[in-house]
Amino acid sequence: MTVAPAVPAPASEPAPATSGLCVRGLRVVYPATRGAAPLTAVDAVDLDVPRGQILALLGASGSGKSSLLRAVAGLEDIAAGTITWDGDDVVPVPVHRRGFGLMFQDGQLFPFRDVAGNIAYGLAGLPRPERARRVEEVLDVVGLPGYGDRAVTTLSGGQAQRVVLARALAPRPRLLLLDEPLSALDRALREQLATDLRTILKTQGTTALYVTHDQDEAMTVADRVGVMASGRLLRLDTPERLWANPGSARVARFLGFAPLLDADAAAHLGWADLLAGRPGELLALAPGALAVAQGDAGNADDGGTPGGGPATSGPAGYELSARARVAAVRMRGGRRVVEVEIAGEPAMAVLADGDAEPVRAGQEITVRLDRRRAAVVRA
Ligand SMILES: Nc1ncnc2c1ncn2[C@@H]1O[C@H](COP(=O)(O)OP(=O)(O)OP(=O)(O)O)[C@@H](O)[C@H]1O
Repeated sequence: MTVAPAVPAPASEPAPATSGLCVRGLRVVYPATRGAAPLTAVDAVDLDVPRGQILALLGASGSGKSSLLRAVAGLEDIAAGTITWDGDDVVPVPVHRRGFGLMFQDGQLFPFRDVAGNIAYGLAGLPRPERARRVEEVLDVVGLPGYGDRAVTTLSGGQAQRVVLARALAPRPRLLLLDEPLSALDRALREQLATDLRTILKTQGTTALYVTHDQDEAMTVADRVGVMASGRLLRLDTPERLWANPGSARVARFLGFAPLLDADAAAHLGWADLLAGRPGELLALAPGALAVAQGDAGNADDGGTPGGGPATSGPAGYELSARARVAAVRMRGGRRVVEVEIAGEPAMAVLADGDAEPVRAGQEITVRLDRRRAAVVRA
């Protein structure tokens, strides 16, 4: 088992896609207002969403995700770049002729129409019987069979967003654009709906661009995730590859890797070989990379030599050990998590199952590292 070196992480697409959505060199600039300079919200972004794929754009508030999505929809003018579908330029095509569906955080159903009336809204061109059949069909797809006659004001938040999804899917858009579609819902509902959304989009073969600031949601829903900051696409890859190789310190920090250790800190812990002296690189520890060594809990200063074979053993996969000081002990998801200080940096270490005696703040303990959850990233 080795830690992969920080390979140049793909932040953009290599060759233009031949099918589906292809965005190249996209820039969105908001004009100067009241003395403020013009603002570049999207800067030189390349991305593809091949047919049938779901791509999520993930980033902090203000990183430019919505501006990018709105530019693809045709709701924002672009300052530079190209947007094509199956190779055809869509930039001159008006919003309603692009064949793209939209779903927003607050779907804004028409309160004076029932569920069926809301869904049928986008199907005006179809004959009445066909429209009714399609409404039934998409209600089935979103898990609300027979809800057509319900007044939308009687729906729960989760049901309402399912109706919004049904309405967006009904005209069979060639691309579905979703902007924070679940963020108005509470956490449990969001998790359930994220899983359902993926199943629905995949079984329908829907091509989708999905904007969210929630990394769990992005990784649950999407085939590939693009991480944005300051208008730029920093990294674009499958969830698995993003976790294995965040590429840069910025992406690693955004994903929750901590700490990021430089060569001196890694050497101090006896983990110098993991960085192999590569200049300008850091060792980034993913959540769950550290575990409290078994037998060490409640038993201070009794084992562990930096980098070597300690007196205690860790759970399978956790091979390398180091000494750490306990800062605090917390409960998370029904398990005890230990906040430690390692090489002067804060980090979290999980307690192995069966460690009955909790450690205490201030204690010196041995932590073990699962090197599969450590990545080398550019500083
Ligand atoms: N209509 C506008 N006019 C001027 N500036 C804007 C406009 N819309 C967005 N911006 C600015 O552009 C930048 C990117 O905003 P955008 O909404 O695209 O980010 P975001 O990542 O989607 O954020 P959020 O998650 O908060 O919606 C921000 O600095 C924002 O203030």
